[in-house]
Amino acid sequence: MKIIVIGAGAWGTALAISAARNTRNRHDVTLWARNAEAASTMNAERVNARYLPDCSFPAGLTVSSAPLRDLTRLGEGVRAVGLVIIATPMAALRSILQLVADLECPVAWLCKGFEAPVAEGMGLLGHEVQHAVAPRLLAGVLSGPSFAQEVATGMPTALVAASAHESVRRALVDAFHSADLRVYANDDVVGVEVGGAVKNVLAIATGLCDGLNLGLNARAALITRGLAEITRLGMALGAKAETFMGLSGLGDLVLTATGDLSRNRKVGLALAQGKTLDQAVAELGHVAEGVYSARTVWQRAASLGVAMPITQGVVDLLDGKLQAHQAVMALMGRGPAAEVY
Ligand SMILES: NC(=O)C1=CN([C@@H]2O[C@H](COP(=O)(O)OP(=O)(O)OC[C@H]3O[C@@H](n4cnc5c(N)ncnc54)[C@H](O)[C@@H]3O)[C@@H](O)[C@H]2O)C=CC1
Ligand SMILES: O=C(CO)COP(=O)(O)O
Repeated sequence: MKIIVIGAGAWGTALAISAARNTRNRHDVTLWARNAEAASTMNAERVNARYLPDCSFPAGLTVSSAPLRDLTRLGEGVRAVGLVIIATPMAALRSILQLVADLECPVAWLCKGFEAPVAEGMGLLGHEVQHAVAPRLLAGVLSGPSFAQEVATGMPTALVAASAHESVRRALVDAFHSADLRVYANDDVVGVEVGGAVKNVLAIATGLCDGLNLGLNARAALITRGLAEITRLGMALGAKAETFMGLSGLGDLVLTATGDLSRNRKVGLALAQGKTLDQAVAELGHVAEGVYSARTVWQRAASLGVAMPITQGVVDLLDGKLQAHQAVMALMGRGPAAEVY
């Protein structure tokens, strides 16, 4: 299959490497970088030195920086292109979807977040953005617990490919299912997207909790009640409850909340050390989607009458309305409640 991966950050590069290395199905992979100099350096050095310095490129992976408008031209040869992957941060999803809106091959994104609100509206999930700007696309999303570094080095990983279209789920499985990467199919796009977006906010909370040395009990409580928040919001948006017991729910929440490779968790740890949000984000050098999605998650929950007290605490902290210890007191100071989802 010919696969085009748009966005040469950590995750796009890792999946491009993984697909090009796949011995179950042979692929011809183009990794698209917007910076021409970076693309030519990567091609020459056969490594993405900025984002994945220890993972050399296999044969079958080429880096391109052809002008973005050429993507539509690639679309004319649609029979040759089997799958397009959008591997940018959520903030760029809309503009890339507009460019690929006429493609006939499956298009899937990897972004985990809500788009920042436009004007007076509320921020959207990826599939909502796609419905607005590229409604005819055969679209899907690839998600699940997966640190880029581990996938790039071939460590065992399981992902979920979600789409309403069977052909998109199959293309994603054909592209990425391999000896070290299992790809499960799921038709609950809403659930998979909510799980991937909200776990980032909760990983900021657990990073903060661990940075403040609040203990393992507190971390387990945050993860469990965080999963309840994800499930409540997801179901209010039309997801299936069982999706949240799966890879993009429980799986990704546990990974991101506890794994020190998580950028969102690192933001929480940095805030616990007394750093400002700007300092924490600047030190990362990568996107931490929870920082940009937290307010929208809370707004959407509020508009649906869904209680999300942990998310609310993270928002108040990011907005500078509460100090870390005040956010903890606000959570622990609430009255008794039944254990419901
Ligand atoms: N890194 C990881 O382990 C995983 C990341 N993700 C998600 O994947 C998305 C991307 O994350 P990373 O690759 O880790 O981010 P990153 O911060 O490592 O890289 C982002 C890349 O996107 C590029 N980019 C930004 N705007 C662009 C545009 N308009 N056109 C083309 N390229 C653009 C940047 O130049 C950069 O190369 C995020 O939504 C993240 O939550 C999902 C699973 C795992
Ligand atoms: O989505 C991820 C793991 O599944 C990566 O999480 P971070 O963006 O917090 O690093």
